[in-house]
Amino acid sequence: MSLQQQIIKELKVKSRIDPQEEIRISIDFMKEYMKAHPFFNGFVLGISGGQDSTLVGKLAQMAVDELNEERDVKKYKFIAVRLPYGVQKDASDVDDALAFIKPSVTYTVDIKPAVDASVASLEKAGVKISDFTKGNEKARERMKAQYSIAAMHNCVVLGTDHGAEAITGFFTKHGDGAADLVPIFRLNKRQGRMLLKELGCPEHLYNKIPTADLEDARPLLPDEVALGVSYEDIDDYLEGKQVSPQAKNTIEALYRKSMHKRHLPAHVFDDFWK
Ligand SMILES: NC(=O)c1ccc[n+]([C@@H]2O[C@H](COP(=O)([O-])OP(=O)(O)OC[C@H]3O[C@@H](n4cnc5c(N)ncnc54)[C@H](O)[C@@H]3O)[C@@H](O)[C@H]2O)c1
Ligand SMILES: Nc1ncnc2c1ncn2[C@@H]1O[C@H](COP(=O)(O)O)[C@@H](O)[C@H]1O
Ligand SMILES: O=P(O)(O)OP(=O)(O)O
Ligand SMILES: [Mg+2]
Repeated sequence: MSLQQQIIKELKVKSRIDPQEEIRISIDFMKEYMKAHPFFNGFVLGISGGQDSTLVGKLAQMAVDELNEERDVKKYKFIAVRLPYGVQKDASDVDDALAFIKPSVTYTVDIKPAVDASVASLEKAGVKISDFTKGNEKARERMKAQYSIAAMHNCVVLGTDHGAEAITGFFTKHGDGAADLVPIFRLNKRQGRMLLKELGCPEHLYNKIPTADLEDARPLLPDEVALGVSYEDIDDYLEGKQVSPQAKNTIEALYRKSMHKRHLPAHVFDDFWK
């Protein structure tokens, strides 16, 4: 089996999807999880104004609406969280995403004071961190806030990891990579777009240039610039198509380098890293 075939099998990406079917799979997964854990009241997710959190947020809201209606209760909620670092350049996209999702509850937590305090404490200890590493601190601070909100509402934290991020390891370890449920794991980037289109999402949100927006010096830096490969190539690769030798090398190098992010911490019985 080629490495491409092994990766597709591991990440469970289909070469073709029926968007309606995939919408139902994700919603039913979240509903079943709630039914199996009656202690929980719903879901928490940071809404960035990007494609992935718009999709997962919409699916989560649909799941809690269906649960409340089917059980004739008002127990279940989806909590959307705005998590700007000070002022967010694309804040109007967050407004639009929230208008589309219509979350049960919305919070805004400015992560700037906490991130800046952490950077200052490290500096006081003699550790000066780079803008890139500070970016990863932002992602971890966002996840910390989401877990605190989830704990106070008896909710679980959703993640937006999907095939195109999982294969490249394009997420911060224990930051946006840390979550309880990942409802769109198995889809690639273009399949996520197809679901949003099917759900009637405003076009400018599902066609938005993907960005982690983590660096102070390079706001809204496109993921594709940071990665050195396009999502079109990553998606084609994940659908089993042939891509250029250069794209293939970049994707497979990113996959190998990020192996540790797709596993629990290594112990003496593990050999995935060898
Ligand atoms: N502007 C941006 O777009 C921007 C800015 C910052 C980060 N990012 C992205 O966020 C992601 C996170 O960055 P990152 O991966 O450098 O940081 P990370 O913190 O997610 O992962 C790096 C850490 O993982 C651990 N690690 C690394 N290799 C390991 C191995 N082989 N075995 C066990 N542990 C290992 C180490 O603790 C290391 O510090 C990346 O995809 C990055 O490109 C994007
Ligand atoms: N500014 C943000 N506000 C709320 N939530 C955010 C923000 N930036 C990122 N997030 C969350 O993190 C994931 C991953 O983002 P990437 O763009 O893929 O790095 C995103 O889906 C939000 O849930
Ligand atoms: O995770 P999001 O919502 O920020 O989407 P994208 O990765 O496209 O920026
Ligand atoms: Mg983003």
